[in-house]
Amino acid sequence: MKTTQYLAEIENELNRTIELISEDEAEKLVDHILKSKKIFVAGAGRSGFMAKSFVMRMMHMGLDAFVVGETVTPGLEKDDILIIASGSGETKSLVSMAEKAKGLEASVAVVTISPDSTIGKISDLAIKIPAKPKAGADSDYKTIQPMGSLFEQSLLLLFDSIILSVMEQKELAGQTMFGRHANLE
Ligand SMILES: O=C([C@H](O)CO)[C@H](O)[C@H](O)COP(=O)(O)O
Repeated sequence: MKTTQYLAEIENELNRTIELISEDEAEKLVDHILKSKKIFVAGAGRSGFMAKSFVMRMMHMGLDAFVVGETVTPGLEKDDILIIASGSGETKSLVSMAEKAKGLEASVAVVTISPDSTIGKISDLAIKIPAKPKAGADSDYKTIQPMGSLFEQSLLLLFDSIILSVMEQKELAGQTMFGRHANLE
């Protein structure tokens, strides 16, 4: 298969996956973001890269958003939300983080393939991305891509659509956001 044919197949997979994401779940996450004082996002590996992209755009919108684990990230408090990006919902460091956040009485949301996972059960809100798990050979969701790639790509697109919804509610324009972009690049 040619590389551009792979590209077209990835696009098909993304279309099939994204149309199964619940509008209700996505809107609940938008509402939680708007009402939270600070927003913390965590993820491991490639899911963590998508989490960082999401936090960057929230920073551009002027929200108090942080990547968990960075040296300059402050402490989580009661009126804050921790958003975890985890396909499996079982990544050990993220399970501990979710438990700690619940202990601090913060809200916990997870974007995951498995709302029935350990993190899914701890969370106040789970947004399901129906995709093949990174370690599963068999799945109801077919993909030609390795491991959790389909989940991780869908995660980035879901996060970018959440950004658009928050921009709309806050009546923010892209140009205003660019004013907050790093200028020491
Ligand atoms: O980096 C990852 C891997 O390449 C899977 O495609 C995962 O994002 C990482 O292992 C974290 O896993 P999840 O918490 O299950 O997303």
